[in-house]
Amino acid sequence: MLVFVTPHQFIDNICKSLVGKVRSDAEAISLIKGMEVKIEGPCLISTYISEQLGINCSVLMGANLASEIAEEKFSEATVGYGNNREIAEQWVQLFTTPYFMVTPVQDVEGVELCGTLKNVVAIAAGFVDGLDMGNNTKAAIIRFGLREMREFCKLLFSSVKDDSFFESCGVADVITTCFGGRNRKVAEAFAKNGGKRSFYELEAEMLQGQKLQINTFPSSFQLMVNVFPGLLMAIHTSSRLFQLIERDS
Ligand SMILES: NC(=O)c1ccc[n+]([C@@H]2O[C@H](COP(=O)([O-])OP(=O)(O)OC[C@H]3O[C@@H](n4cnc5c(N)ncnc54)[C@H](O)[C@@H]3O)[C@@H](O)[C@H]2O)c1
Ligand SMILES: O=P(O)(O)OC[C@H](O)CO
Repeated sequence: MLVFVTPHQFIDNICKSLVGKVRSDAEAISLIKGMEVKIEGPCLISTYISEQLGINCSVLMGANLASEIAEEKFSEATVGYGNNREIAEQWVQLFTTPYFMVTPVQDVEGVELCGTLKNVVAIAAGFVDGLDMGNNTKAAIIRFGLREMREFCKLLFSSVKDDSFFESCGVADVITTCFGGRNRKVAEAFAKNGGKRSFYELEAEMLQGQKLQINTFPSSFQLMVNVFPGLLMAIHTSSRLFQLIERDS
């Protein structure tokens, strides 16, 4: 059983170093909340692992700030699996503890995309905090964000289930990320600095070696604007903000 949990930026090299060294009946699980963005379109990390290593890959996502889990504060998570319920049960057994409750859901794409797309919503929540726009606006961002996450998921995979958005991987992760996550924190600082300090600079200064879980390259930003128009439009200072971000990236 192989567990992948690194920032998504490293998955390419990690997979390349494993090619030819993994048994064909090995089972993988990805805890990585990110996505490979290629010219031909977005590629799920679980798909990438499966394709590179020729093995099945499930996912584990949820409202899981690592620092809180380390302190054994209660949280829950969602295992997204494909066809094999037995494998899902094995992952549930492996990860479950008295303070970590794991629920299996037969929807790899929906569960993984929730973990990925909530990072975009967290950036918007950080802008709201940095611009002192208040809790009502932040709640609106969370609601818009969740709704647009669902639309985008279904656009990519019609198989994605509505129920997945009510699991820990969905609404719960959006909430915890928009209040306690790194992406929110750096986006808040970006807005507070009026866009004068880049995401890269703030990431290096504020995250102690962690990586932002969103790609701020122009192509990815454009993808974000294209797929989340309503979410970004909901920030009323958007035009100024967009200019700052585009200039920054
Ligand atoms: N930190 C959290 O609260 C949390 C919670 C849930 C899910 N996740 C997800 O888990 C993933 C990893 O989390 P993180 O960003 O907090 O991890 P992290 O920054 O703690 O790093 C995780 C691992 O990546 C390794 N690493 C660092 N540089 C590397 C390199 N150049 N090549 C290969 N490996 C390298 C580190 O040695 C470490 O073992 C992310 O996708 C994140 O979204 C994180
Ligand atoms: O620090 P973030 O924003 O990547 O959030 C960490 C976890 O994904 C929260 O579930």
